[in-house]
Amino acid sequence: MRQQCLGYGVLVRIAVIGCGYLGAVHAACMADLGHDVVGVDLDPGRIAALAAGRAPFHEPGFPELLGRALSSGRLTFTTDLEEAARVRVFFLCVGTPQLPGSNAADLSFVDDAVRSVAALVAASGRTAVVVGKSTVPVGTAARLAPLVEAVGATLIWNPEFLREGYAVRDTLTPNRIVYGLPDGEDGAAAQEILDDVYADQLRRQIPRLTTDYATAELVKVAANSFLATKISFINAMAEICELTGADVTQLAGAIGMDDRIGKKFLQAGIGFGGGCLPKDIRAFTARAEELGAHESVGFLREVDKINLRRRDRVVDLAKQVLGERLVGARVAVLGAAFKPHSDDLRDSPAVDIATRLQGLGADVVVTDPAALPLLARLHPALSQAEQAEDALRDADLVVLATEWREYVVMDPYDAAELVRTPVVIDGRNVLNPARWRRAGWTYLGLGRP
Ligand SMILES: NC(=O)c1ccc[n+]([C@@H]2O[C@H](COP(=O)([O-])OP(=O)(O)OC[C@H]3O[C@@H](n4cnc5c(N)ncnc54)[C@H](O)[C@@H]3O)[C@@H](O)[C@H]2O)c1
Ligand SMILES: O=c1ccn([C@@H]2O[C@H](COP(=O)(O)OP(=O)(O)O[C@H]3O[C@H](CO)[C@@H](O)[C@H](O)[C@H]3O)[C@@H](O)[C@H]2O)c(=O)[nH]1
Repeated sequence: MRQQCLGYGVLVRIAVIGCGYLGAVHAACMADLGHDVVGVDLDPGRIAALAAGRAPFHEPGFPELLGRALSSGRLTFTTDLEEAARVRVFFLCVGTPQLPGSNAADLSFVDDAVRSVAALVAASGRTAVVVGKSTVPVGTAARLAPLVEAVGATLIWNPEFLREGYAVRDTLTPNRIVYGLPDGEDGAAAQEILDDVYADQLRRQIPRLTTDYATAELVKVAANSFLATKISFINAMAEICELTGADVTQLAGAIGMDDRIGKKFLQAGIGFGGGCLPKDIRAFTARAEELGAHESVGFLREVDKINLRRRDRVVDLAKQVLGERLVGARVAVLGAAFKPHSDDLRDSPAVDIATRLQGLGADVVVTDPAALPLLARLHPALSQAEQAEDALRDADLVVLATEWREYVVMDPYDAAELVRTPVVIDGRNVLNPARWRRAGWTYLGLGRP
């Protein structure tokens, strides 16, 4: 029985398995679109927070959306998968982190989730669609499909492209929706149900592409590989600029004016981090090597190396400017999150640089408008300051590591009065060098004079 949902489409009962970053946002957005959603996670602390309307991470717009969805009664959270026994669509949003000591993805969470959902569907005797959203190596869906089909359900792979910091907007209004489907009638029937879930987006003409499993899985990792490559390309140009006195920001602006290249993702600096690009390019490399395509992904190994070299560059610059004074020097690191509008510290270049400078004997103090609570939990050895002014006070070196707006618009004259020595490494190339120099600073950018 298809029930109308908020004036458009059809109400679908949904379970979101894994309420981390992706799952929590997806669950709240789907409830906001009018579906009945139960979010399931193994972590009782996370479920308690979400059920109480507390966002477990910093994401603009998410707390309001969560509150609205909870008070509508269409969104609930549980640690008990049994509570999802009556749902029609299971979204798998569990993590696929990098395996320790390897480049490959750890698929144990996906495998466990599929097995648990299949057991639940078998016990309920109802039909269901299982929709994988996690980022997985190509071939995963084909491997898991028989487990799902054995209980009369159908597997679709529907990769997610949201960016942290814009997660709500990207979920509600994505650039495109991709379904990796099995052949035949089961695939077609499952597609109709997923179209009901995304009725709002489809009504707004957001492109929906249907492919086979392998293509859908590859679209996701290819997109992230391309983005990472673009960043490492411009960072490689920054390395050349450093040897020649050229300015990578002007170079990026000039090449970006060519529509075929485009302006986005050409911001040179300390490179990419986060819970996605680094681990996704490594997992793709590992999978391609498994498939015998070692040479096809050779460039991705370089992309990774270039990216990590930019962090080394900041550490080297700090050594150059401070010399023997590095030991005991006070270094203010502005920003901890891997990017602004997020408190995510996964593979954060800022945290990596701060930790390495501390390891060299510097007295490092980190500030960030959103990530300090998480920083205290995950990196308790790093000193922190609530306010940028406190971090800057008596600093011998300032490293701008995350381009939060408050750091970008900081007044260099005011900042100069706080520090002991006015030296700044602009790790994101976002400050105006001439202005900072006029205010008495030694300004060091990445790839620009
Ligand atoms: N974070 C993003 O911006 C983003 C965007 C697109 C795609 N992805 C992909 O989505 C997936 C999830 O990413 P994330 O950042 O949300 O990860 P995460 O680590 O923040 O969250 C994963 C959650 O799954 C839970 N979990 C694990 N096994 C479970 C199980 N069997 N049942 C219920 N819950 C379980 C964990 O407790 C955790 O809360 C990854 O594959 C990632 O690559 C993430
Ligand atoms: O020109 C640029 C653009 C980005 N970055 C850095 O690259 C990283 C990743 O940025 P971004 O891609 O905006 O963030 P994510 O939220 O990690 O999103 C990426 O990873 C997600 C998870 O797979 C995908 O869904 C998104 O489409 C993809 O953009 C951050 O550290 C940025 O500072 C740069 O250094 N230079």
